[in-house]
Amino acid sequence: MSVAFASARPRGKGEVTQQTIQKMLDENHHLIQCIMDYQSKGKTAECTQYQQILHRNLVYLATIADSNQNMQSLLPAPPTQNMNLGPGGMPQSGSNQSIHSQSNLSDAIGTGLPPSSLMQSQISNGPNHVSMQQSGQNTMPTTSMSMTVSSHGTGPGYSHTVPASQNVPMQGQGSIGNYVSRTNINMQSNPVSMMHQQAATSHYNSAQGGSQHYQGQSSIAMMSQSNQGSSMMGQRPMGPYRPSQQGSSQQYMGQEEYYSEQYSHGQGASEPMNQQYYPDGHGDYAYQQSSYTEQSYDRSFEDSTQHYYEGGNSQYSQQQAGYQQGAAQQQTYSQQQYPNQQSYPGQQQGYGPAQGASSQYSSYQQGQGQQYGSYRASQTGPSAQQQRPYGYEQVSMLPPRFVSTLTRAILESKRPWIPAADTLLDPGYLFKQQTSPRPLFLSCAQCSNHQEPKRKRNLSEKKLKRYFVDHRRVFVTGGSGGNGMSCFHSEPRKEYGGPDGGDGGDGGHIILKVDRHVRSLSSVLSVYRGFDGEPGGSKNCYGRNGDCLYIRVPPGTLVKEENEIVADLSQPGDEYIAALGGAGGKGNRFFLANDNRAPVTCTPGQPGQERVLYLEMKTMAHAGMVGFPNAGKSSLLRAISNAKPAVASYPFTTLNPHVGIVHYEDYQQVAVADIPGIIRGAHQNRGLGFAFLRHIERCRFLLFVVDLSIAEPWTQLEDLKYELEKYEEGLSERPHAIIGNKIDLPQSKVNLPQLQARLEQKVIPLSALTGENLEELLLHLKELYDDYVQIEHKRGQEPLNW
Ligand SMILES: Nc1nc2c(ncn2[C@@H]2O[C@H](COP(=O)(O)OP(=O)(O)OP(=O)(O)O)[C@@H](O)[C@H]2O)c(=O)[nH]1
Ligand SMILES: [Mg+2]
Repeated sequence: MSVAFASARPRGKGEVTQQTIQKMLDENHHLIQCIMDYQSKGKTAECTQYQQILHRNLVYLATIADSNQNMQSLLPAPPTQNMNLGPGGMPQSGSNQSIHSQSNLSDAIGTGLPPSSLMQSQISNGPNHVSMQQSGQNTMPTTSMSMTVSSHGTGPGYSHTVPASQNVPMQGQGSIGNYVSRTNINMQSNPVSMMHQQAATSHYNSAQGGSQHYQGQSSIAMMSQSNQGSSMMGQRPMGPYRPSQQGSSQQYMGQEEYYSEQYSHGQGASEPMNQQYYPDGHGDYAYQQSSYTEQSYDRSFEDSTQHYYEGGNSQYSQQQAGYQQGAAQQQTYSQQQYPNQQSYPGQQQGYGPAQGASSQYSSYQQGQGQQYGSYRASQTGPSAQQQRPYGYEQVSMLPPRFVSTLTRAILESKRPWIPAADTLLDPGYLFKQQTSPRPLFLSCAQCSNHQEPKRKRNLSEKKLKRYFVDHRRVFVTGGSGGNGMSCFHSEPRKEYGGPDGGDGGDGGHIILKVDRHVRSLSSVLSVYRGFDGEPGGSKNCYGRNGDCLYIRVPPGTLVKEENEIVADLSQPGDEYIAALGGAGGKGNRFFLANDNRAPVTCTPGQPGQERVLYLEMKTMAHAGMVGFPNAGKSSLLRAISNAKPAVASYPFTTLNPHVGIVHYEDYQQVAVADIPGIIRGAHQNRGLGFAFLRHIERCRFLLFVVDLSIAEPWTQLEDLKYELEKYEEGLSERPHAIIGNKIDLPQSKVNLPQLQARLEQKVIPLSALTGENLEELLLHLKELYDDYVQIEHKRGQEPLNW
């Protein structure tokens, strides 16, 4: 719906005719329909544009009416008495009916003359539709038009009390006063109203007139705050607001009640708000802070006490000294800036039944504040920035009661405000705390302790579990002891029951324990801290001791501290206390003595022991296979046990030791370890070195695996023994068996006699690949094991069991 509205306003004051006014009214009617249409379609931009045009027209109409004494003659013919539709025959909603009923009621109360003219109907009803359906900028003209109806209805009330001093304050209300004056102009334009015979100031010369305006304002306030629309005004009974005033008392009925609900919290001391409203040439009202206490009022439009400015050069000022409602007015602005803060203690003074016009203006200002606040809410452009509520600088200028405790604390702290972590979790936090500086997020110190390390630890565990770890540096710290408690027993009739502070619990130890199911140190972490003991409590309650923290290690774990062996955990179930927990503190009950019946002394818990240990695992197996790479060690282990080490045709396939269990019929189990291959010069760190020889260091007997397919296989045996001697002297002299593998190959059968001829010990020829002669190996292995068991029994020790 695109409608081009050509301004029907005459450019000169002398051009104002009834036709031009009628044209403007029709245009306004069309505008209202367009606004409603755009509202239903959700086109806010177009809606705002047409609202601005409508606003200009209304302002101009009001200006004409305010300045023209013969406005009545210029107005079109009044509609019929039963006209209840808005301009253009808009459907009458319930709220409009309320307004009309009030309007008609006012007419009945007043002169009984025909209802308001088309202009009044248009202004009063049409914009009301808009305002009820949308908030913000529409509210302003709506409000003003609603006041028109009320003013018109209470026309006779103006003839009673007319304090001249009220002209100034009403005029001094800036742009808000524009709308009020328009309302009055409408009253003047009403041929049945008595106000039209007066000057433009007449409608403000009556306190009742002001109060009638307040009624309109209150309706707007209701619309803006309670969203109940203008129907509330009609539904609310208008009780006598000022008993001394007649004629309009019915209009004021309920107003006090309303304000009691809306502003019954009272107003405090006046606080300068330093705000002015500037209507620009486009109907937008900019908001600007300025000195408020001393504001001037410019008269630039004839003798009217109300000044209407369409151009952007106009400025509406407020003269607070003209009326004694500075507090009320400031309250108004505060209200519109902080709509959520409605706690104004002491505000009731403006609504007492015996108060004068000033109190009415007070309430009027509040209504305007509500109205204008909602009006500004929909503004865009530069004024919208100034409308930003709770600006940091604005907040700092506000009185304390308008600033929340939290915001005040932030302002006074002068430091970047770091919100709490749980606050940051609130998704609406950043939106709510726009006044605070840019939120600084926490340094994640706590998060790193609880989340990220945990994630890293899990990754490290997974990573470490992929590899065989046979040595580990561990930093262990025992748990700290709990603090002792210092307190005294007290109960009725036994106030001095003596000290009853309990001791703190001892910290937990860190214990290394051999688990036969653990095959490596991969599950051992680098840092351990024991569980702390709980502090002592009252009533002689001792703190709970910290639990012991067990670290599972594989059999054959050697514990070293500063290159000294402190523990050799070879048997399953062996334990070693790696770090002692701290002793718990003593409660004051512990210090009870004959010479001190009320000790207050209590001791803190002791910290746990800290140690740096080196764990070294040496594979605990009965037999260890030693051979050159590709000799077939892994293949042999696979052949005689259930172990599944990797087998490949390239050297150094095996990088970590593997242990396989050979089961015999008598349920004896012989553990056989497969270690990486050893080459000549391994002691010089050639190949994989010989560090892995530690894993055969604990083996009770050895299995030398020789590849018979290679020429001069005896050289392999010599080199192996040489390297073992380099690693540990006498290691090659342990009980052992010589295995000639790959006997299935033809070359092996040639080399086997040569090897056997050079050795005194019998060589066991076999084929791990084909399984040839494996029985001989198993029998010999069993003999070696039996010898080992006998030796252990002779030593009085239990043989290693798997
Ligand atoms: N023909 C034949 N080939 C064998 C025999 N035993 C092992 N092999 C082959 O020799 C190659 C090496 O076997 P592995 O078991 O990996 O030898 P390894 O001693 O474990 O080698 P590393 O792990 O590198 O020390 C593989 O290709 C096996 O198939 C056998 O008895 N006969
Ligand atoms: Mg291997």
